[in-house]
Amino acid sequence: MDIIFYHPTFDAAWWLNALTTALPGARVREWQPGDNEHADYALVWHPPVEMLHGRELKAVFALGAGVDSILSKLKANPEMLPEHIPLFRLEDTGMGQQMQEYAVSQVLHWFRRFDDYQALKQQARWEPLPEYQHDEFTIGILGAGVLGSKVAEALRPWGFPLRCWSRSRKAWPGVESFAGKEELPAFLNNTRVLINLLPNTPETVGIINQTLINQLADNSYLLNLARGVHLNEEDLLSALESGKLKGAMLDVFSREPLPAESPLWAHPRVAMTPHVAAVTRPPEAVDYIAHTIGQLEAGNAVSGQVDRARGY
Ligand SMILES: NC(=O)C1=CN([C@@H]2O[C@H](COP(=O)(O)OP(=O)(O)OC[C@H]3O[C@@H](n4cnc5c(N)ncnc54)[C@H](OP(=O)(O)O)[C@@H]3O)[C@@H](O)[C@H]2O)C=CC1
Ligand SMILES: O=C(O)C(=O)CO
Repeated sequence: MDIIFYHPTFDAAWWLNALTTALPGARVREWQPGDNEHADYALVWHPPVEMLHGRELKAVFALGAGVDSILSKLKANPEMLPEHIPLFRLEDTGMGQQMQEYAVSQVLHWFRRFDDYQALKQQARWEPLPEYQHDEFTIGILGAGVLGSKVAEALRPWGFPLRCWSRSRKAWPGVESFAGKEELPAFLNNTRVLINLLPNTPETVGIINQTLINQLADNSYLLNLARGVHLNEEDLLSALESGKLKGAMLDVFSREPLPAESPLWAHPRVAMTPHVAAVTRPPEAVDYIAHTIGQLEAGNAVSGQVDRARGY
């Protein structure tokens, strides 16, 4: 079996070695421009079109959870990956725990008013504030997939009312499920903390805009862990200005790296991280890919295949 690997920043030597160990007998090579030799599987992140173009692969694995960048490249170059070649993505492989850590720590930060206390500290003010109550801190998770479900699971023990929004209905203990566009207003009504874990698709681009934010509870909070294009950054700034939103924590941005002139950098009620909410954990990713290839070779059904028509 021949496997080609391409990632713009990962340590290819480590991956080649780990994959060879996990798949004894496989010949794994780093793809280089001009390499048109046979391959059965391709492992990629932001691949050049010429790497995949014209190959009769058994499958392609995206080395991340989101496949928006590869799907948008495919839209412009459909011949890069014909429909009959399945595209897989990483399901969890350690990202679920990272999202749990991020979401729980930020929700508790807001709930315990550490943002307010930090502002008071800057004015050298010693001032105990009224406590927030759990029942006024409804948490709404946009996107109830692999990562949204992990985040809901980690928040459950803390006693906040929890709800999620997805295309299909979920039956999770302790989480109210809202499904489809028609139930979005009910999901937003009274949501105090909005956590975004949607994929980037034509239906979800720009979804967090003024209309959506206006339906949240007053003094609400936004945690964007998914993609920058989901959020209209101008509308976010207006909502912070009007007081509708009390704070935002952003991991992803419409342009990355965030340009130096962005007003988000200096905004006192915007916290941010540079797209690190959940990164690919190589050992877990190799285990998942090796297991999936083994199942495919044996003709068994596997999960993680991207539905290209759906866009995720
Ligand atoms: N910031 C970071 O570091 C990282 C960000 N991400 C981002 O997180 C995203 C989510 O990942 P993951 O949980 O694995 O993805 P999944 O595909 O498992 O879950 C996507 C969820 O979104 C729902 N959804 C999709 N489209 C719509 C729609 N139009 N209306 C309502 N719900 C919709 C799906 O509904 P249904 O269940 O009905 O299908 C599903 O519940 C990734 O696409 C990626 O962009 C991922 C990793 C790291
Ligand atoms: O896996 C993804 O989709 C990511 O955004 C990784 O940071």
